[in-house]
Amino acid sequence: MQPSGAEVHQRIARISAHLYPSNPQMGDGSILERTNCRAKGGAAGFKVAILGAAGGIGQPLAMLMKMNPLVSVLHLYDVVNAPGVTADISHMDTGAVVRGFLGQSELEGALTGMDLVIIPAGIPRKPGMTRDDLFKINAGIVRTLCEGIAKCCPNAIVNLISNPVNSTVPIAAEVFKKAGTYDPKKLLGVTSLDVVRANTFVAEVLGLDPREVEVPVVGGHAGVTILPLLSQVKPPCSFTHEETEYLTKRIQDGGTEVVEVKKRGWICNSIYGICSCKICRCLPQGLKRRCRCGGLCFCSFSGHRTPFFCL
Ligand SMILES: NC(=O)c1ccc[n+]([C@@H]2O[C@H](COP(=O)([O-])OP(=O)(O)OC[C@H]3O[C@@H](n4cnc5c(N)ncnc54)[C@H](O)[C@@H]3O)[C@@H](O)[C@H]2O)c1
Ligand SMILES: O=C(O)C[C@H](O)C(=O)O
Repeated sequence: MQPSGAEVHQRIARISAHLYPSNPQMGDGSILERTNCRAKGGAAGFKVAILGAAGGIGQPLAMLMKMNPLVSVLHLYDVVNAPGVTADISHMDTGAVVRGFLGQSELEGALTGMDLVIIPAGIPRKPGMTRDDLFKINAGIVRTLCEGIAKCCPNAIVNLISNPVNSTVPIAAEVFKKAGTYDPKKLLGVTSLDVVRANTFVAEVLGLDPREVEVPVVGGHAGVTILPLLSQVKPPCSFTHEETEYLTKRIQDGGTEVVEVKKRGWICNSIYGICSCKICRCLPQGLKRRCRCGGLCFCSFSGHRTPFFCL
């Protein structure tokens, strides 16, 4: 039986409210009406929030979470571009219901009821920087986000990706201790990349498929704190002194290798170009493009939000 016009409108409102709970009118009612689609939701599964979902890590992570059959609800939060990323990811034909949240005023909505919060929010390294150089800006970002978690979903598992992970995890721990919600079993720094790299580089040396190799890596996520246990590799094997030196250094410096090759510039966070900060006056290196954002960027180096020049 065909749904009545009123039923269709109710469905459209429900879908828009799912996608954009703080701003339901963002949903494209006309398209939904024409295609007569039905809202999903309510399935059992994990409720997951990604904070920093519009970034270089956040976007592919959002896609992976949307593909995960264990996830029933996926909240995508960022201070920029969250609606666009949400619309894009929500078109994937998998079960999780996707909702977008933009800016600090929508943080509580993004966090309430979540089982797992994954945090890749913050600035990434530029060539020549160490992860510690990110501390000043990312520590503040992580602290604010964790205060939100302590308030809105104190029992959630928290995965911290934002660097320097060796420091952002202790910051999160202190925030949770202060709020009385700290559970060491539920706060994790994400260092799987070190394991992935170790498996790949060791497999290259051994001439094996990386999927057959398991290298335990312990410690932290920066330089010498990344400790690959090359004596414990599976399948059992041995390395020459030179191989051990090469592998240890390559695994420990894997992130720097990528940062140097990617050569990320001083990115205008409103997508199109590169801006300079009106407060600190820092200028982008290797400026090539004009920013078309109309002057509403924030400086991804200093973290200053307003006002900014777009060159
Ligand atoms: N642990 C790891 O293995 C690992 C791997 C890669 C990157 N990282 C770290 O992850 C972080 C993100 O890297 P990226 O390449 O995605 O950077 P990016 O600049 O592409 O994305 C970061 C995102 O965070 C958002 N953001 C900034 N402030 C925010 C706030 N207060 N609340 C919510 N979102 C905010 C930005 O708008 C942006 O969309 C960096 O610190 C990077 O060093 C860690
Ligand atoms: O190295 C970085 O700055 C990003 C990340 O921690 C990585 O290891 O790739």
